Amino acid sequence: MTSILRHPGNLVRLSRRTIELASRSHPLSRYPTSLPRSVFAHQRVRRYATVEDPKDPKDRKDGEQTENKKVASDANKAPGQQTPGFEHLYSNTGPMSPSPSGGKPDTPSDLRPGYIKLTPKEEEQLTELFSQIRKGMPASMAEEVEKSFERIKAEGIPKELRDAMEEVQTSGMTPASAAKLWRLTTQMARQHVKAEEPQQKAGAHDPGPADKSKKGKKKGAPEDMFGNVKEIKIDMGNFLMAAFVAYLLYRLAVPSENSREITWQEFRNTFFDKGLVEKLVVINQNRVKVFPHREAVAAMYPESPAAHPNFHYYFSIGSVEAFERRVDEAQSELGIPSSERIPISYHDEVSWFATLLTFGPTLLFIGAIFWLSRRAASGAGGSSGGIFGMGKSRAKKFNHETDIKVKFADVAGMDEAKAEIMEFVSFLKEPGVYQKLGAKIPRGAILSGPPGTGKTLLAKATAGESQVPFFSVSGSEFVEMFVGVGPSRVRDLFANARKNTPCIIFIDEIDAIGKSRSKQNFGGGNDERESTLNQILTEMDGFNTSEQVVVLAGTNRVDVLDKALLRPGRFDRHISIDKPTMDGRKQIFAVHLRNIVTKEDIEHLKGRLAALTPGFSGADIANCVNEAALIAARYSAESVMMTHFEQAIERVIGGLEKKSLVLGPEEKKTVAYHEAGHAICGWYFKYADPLLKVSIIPRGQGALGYAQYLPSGDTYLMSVRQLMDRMAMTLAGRVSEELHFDTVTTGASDDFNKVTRMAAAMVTKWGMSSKIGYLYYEDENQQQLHKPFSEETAKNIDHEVRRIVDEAYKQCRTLLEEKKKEIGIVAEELLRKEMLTRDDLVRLLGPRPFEDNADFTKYFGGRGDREGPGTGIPEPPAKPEILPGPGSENPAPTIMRRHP
Ligand SMILES: Nc1ncnc2c1ncn2[C@@H]1O[C@H](COP(=O)(O)OP(=O)(O)OP(=O)(O)O)[C@@H](O)[C@H]1O
Repeated sequence: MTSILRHPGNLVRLSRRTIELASRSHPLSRYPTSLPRSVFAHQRVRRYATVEDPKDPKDRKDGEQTENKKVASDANKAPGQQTPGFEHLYSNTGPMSPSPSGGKPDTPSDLRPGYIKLTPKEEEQLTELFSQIRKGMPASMAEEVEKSFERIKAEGIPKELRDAMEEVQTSGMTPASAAKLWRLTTQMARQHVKAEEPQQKAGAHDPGPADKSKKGKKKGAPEDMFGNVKEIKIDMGNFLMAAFVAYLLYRLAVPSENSREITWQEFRNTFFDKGLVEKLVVINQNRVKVFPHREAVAAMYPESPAAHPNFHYYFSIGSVEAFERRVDEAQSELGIPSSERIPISYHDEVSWFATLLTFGPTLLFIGAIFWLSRRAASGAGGSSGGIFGMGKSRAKKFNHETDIKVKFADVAGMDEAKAEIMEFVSFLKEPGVYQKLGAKIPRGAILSGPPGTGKTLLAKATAGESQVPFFSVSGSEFVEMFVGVGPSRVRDLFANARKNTPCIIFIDEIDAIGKSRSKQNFGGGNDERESTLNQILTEMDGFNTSEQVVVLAGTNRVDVLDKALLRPGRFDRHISIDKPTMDGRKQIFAVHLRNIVTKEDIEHLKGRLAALTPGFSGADIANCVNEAALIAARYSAESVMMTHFEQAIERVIGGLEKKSLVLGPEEKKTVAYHEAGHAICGWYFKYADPLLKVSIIPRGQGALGYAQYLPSGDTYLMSVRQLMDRMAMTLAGRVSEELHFDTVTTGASDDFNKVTRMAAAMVTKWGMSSKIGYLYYEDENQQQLHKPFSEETAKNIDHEVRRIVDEAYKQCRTLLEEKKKEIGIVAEELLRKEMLTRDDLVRLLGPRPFEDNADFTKYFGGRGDREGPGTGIPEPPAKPEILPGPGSENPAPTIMRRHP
């Protein structure tokens, strides 16, 4: 297609007359001898390019004979030969040499009417371009496109198309010309395929029935691009071919590079001195665009990009004045009369880049908003979830074969819950048994209970046992900042589940979305959460009774759930999982001890550990066992021993020992007497819990010392006597301080808190005050708008609480005054050893005067010597516990706290 770039008719040739004119008007003596002859000649080209007869090179040579040798040799250069040093301004293929194809396409006799064949050079370019493009295409597509290209090579292109290309070349690419190019190339592609069609029909073997029906369709509506399979193929071919051909044409017509920087010297030597400059445009006072005489350049350097209409050179200038002066001087040097001087115009152009930079932040901001709204829209856009997948469910799918290895044997201490849920397993495994009796399949179950009690574990075990896929998702994952995402995710989750039946969906922390709608509306509603909940209700209703999708949900707050969620037909079963009992803890310890290397007697170990851990959840137990193994590893022990377990338990509850906290002797003494007071009360009150350890080693959370009592098993009821003994024991620290020191300290505030709460509960909840009677009042901290009792009752409550605490105080003081000597013995021993065990107390005080409970005797009675055998590790101090609320079945370890 090089011919397109060339315009032989307009070729500018130097005429003899031009040269003569030049030499006559500017005597040679005025120019330095080194000035090339062509300077004059080409300068005239600029002036007379369209009027001079450019044809006769012979004339030109004759005219040059009067010039000196150097000038003559320059002028004799063949057109297109570069000025030495400036070859890079021209194309690599020797722009001065004539085009190999001679610029005209071949015109074979067998061409279609209106078609022109491509020149060999164009064919070469086409092949090269295609070889580059095909690298990024799938093989089948490349094959198709190659076929089309081969056809173009063989048949040429329509004449109209070539004209359109020439138009692009001369006046640049405009929207109109682009549309024309596209239309013509598409038309051409269409004709190719049509021409191919008869061949295919002839060569095709008998099509199958499906093919026949397609063909029939084609016949009926040959022009219908929607109903016709063949037509669709044509369009694909059209599209590809048209796209590539249009691209090719564009690249041929418009060089990829449309400007290039040059220096002033290059400008002068290559263009200015040769008279090839048509005009100069000063842009923004710092850059000059050089517009060459296209025709003249094309004639001299056919391969030069400067011959393209959209191409220009440019160079930078320091100042406009200097530039003008330079141009003037240069023109004067060349003797160009003022009437023929190169026009210089001035333009201010706004750089796109600078504009972009200015508006960049704004555009970015708009873009971000657009993107976010697209995300939101796609999130809300139904179950497909849109391109960003916002509406897609985040549920993790566990494959029963690979992921879920949990079995019911791994879930310990919740036999009733297991029995309940077992039914779901048999339903998923053998639905027929139920269906044949007309039983409807339960839709789901809510597992409720305190954190870490094994709700998720139970749900996983259900999936593991029934060997079905398990979708696990947390309630909070439905909640997003975008409206509509929640319901969309619910839809997606259930749609996925239905595709994978039989399966189990487990929604953990369902209270995040399933809160009672009336409750959450207090102080402003939450429509998004409500509609998510509604969607869940709808989906659960929508289950076909034979659909084997079971929905299990876990929550710690079953009391806040919406009643609609809990009605039969949705979550039919309520399985409440409590913290494990003594027996449950034993079983859970047994499960987690399976992987632990220990030489302890497992039966005894798990019993003792279970006795030491009342109120622990399954997760706490798992954590303790793991901590014990870590502690053993820290001491490089070969197996995990009892002492490691006990340290682990204390660490889990009470935090680390604070070795850095050093108490002064006076403070230490106060702590020792305070703790000794607790220990003595625990020892001599019948209903108090038996003391396990007492310590004055500071620990985490500001505890300076504490006494730990072993719970008398899992107690679910407490008598007034038990409560009074426990309160008296709790006050013993302060009473002991009063008895042994001139002043008292702040260390007992924690004890007072517990005692007050216990006494208040006795009065307001447990009906243990004759003055208040059998009434129940909510806790004050539950933010009630009105107190549910009168001022008079409030006074009476205060009075009764005070009376009960006073009574406990009296009880305590009576005992401690009696046992003042024993307190001294224990406190001094404590100051010496810092920590005393039950055995120490037996040694110092004699056996406890009351019978201990069975568990205690079994695991601690005769075997206290088991603690820390041969490890050299000191017996870990007792554990502080989180303050139990009134009525808690756990004993209240007394903690002497630092003053904040
Ligand atoms: N009954 C149990 N038997 C054995 N291990 C248990 C038991 N309960 C809890 N665990 C241990 O505790 C870990 C945490 O339990 P899980 O995640 O099931 O608690 P959860 O009740 O779902 O807690 P949350 O309410 O906080 O989600 C389990 O991985 C398991 O190791």
